[in-house]
Amino acid sequence: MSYFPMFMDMQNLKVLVVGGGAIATEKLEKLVDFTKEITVIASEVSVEADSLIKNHCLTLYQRAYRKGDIQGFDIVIVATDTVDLHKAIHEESRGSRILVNSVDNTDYCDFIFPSYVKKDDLTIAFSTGGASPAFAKHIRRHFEKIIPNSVGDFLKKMKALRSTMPKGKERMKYFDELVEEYFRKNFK
Ligand SMILES: C[C@@]1(CC(=O)O)C2=NC(=C\c3[nH]c(c(CCC(=O)O)c3CC(=O)O)Cc3[nH]c(c(CC(=O)O)c3CCC(=O)O)/C=C3\N/C(=C\2)[C@@H](CCC(=O)O)[C@]3(C)CC(=O)O)/[C@H]1CCC(=O)O
Ligand SMILES: NC(=O)c1ccc[n+]([C@@H]2O[C@H](COP(=O)([O-])OP(=O)(O)OC[C@H]3O[C@@H](n4cnc5c(N)ncnc54)[C@H](O)[C@@H]3O)[C@@H](O)[C@H]2O)c1
Repeated sequence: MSYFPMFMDMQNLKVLVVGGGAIATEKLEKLVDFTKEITVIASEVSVEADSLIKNHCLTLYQRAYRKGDIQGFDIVIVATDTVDLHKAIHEESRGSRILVNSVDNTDYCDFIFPSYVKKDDLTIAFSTGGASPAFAKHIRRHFEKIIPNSVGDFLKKMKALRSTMPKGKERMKYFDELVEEYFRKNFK
């Protein structure tokens, strides 16, 4: 089965990132926009990972992963170069509600990271289900170029209208017309 695309409120979720190298840094760069409840356990921490950890006041344990470390976390991202650890942590998490992402092997993933464009309230996420992360990156770049900068202001306006106008068929029709007009003017 394929992955269900879901937008999740992560603010109160506790996230553990195992590993402090290049890929852990890429994952951390994204995660810090969605929750500050992030702990990193890594034998070695790169300069880039270390500055992210410091700048965002994340918790760091500089040591190797120990069995049991995943307890108390909601989400665990395994981003190490120790291949066996990905399988071991995934197995350890079974029977719990902890969701695991392994950057090394989709067999050990409950969820995978999408590539995404985020402009204010608009988020467009892309995934190939692991078939080609490079493709996900390039289609993200393509969309980044075609999304107008005005989209944030337009969505703000729509949000305000939604909170002031009474719900119903008339409102639905009006909103559809406004969005259609926005598309006519801003997309080719
Ligand atoms: C989208 C993105 C988001 C992010 O990382 O946040 C992301 N990978 C990105 C880039 C990227 N990753 C890789 C390359 C090299 C080219 C290539 O292999 O295609 C490039 C391109 C580059 O860096 O230029 C190598 C790679 N990736 C994975 C493996 C292991 C494996 O395949 O088993 C290997 C082999 C490692 C090796 O060979 O040693 C696995 C995963 N990578 C995923 C996400 C998940 C599936 C996403 C999907 O397809 O839907 C998944 C399954 C798990 C996960 O990471 O959650 C981010 C783009 C961000 C952006 O720029 O927008
Ligand atoms: N998902 C992706 O997008 C993607 C892209 C490229 C590579 N990868 C894969 O990601 C993995 C990591 O790559 P990298 O470039 O970040 O490697 P790296 O060498 O830069 O970093 C590895 C990190 O894991 C830590 N580590 C290793 N064993 C540990 C343990 N037992 N406990 C705690 N920390 C431990 C190291 O100290 C280091 O911080 C590779 O296996 C690679 O195949 C994934």
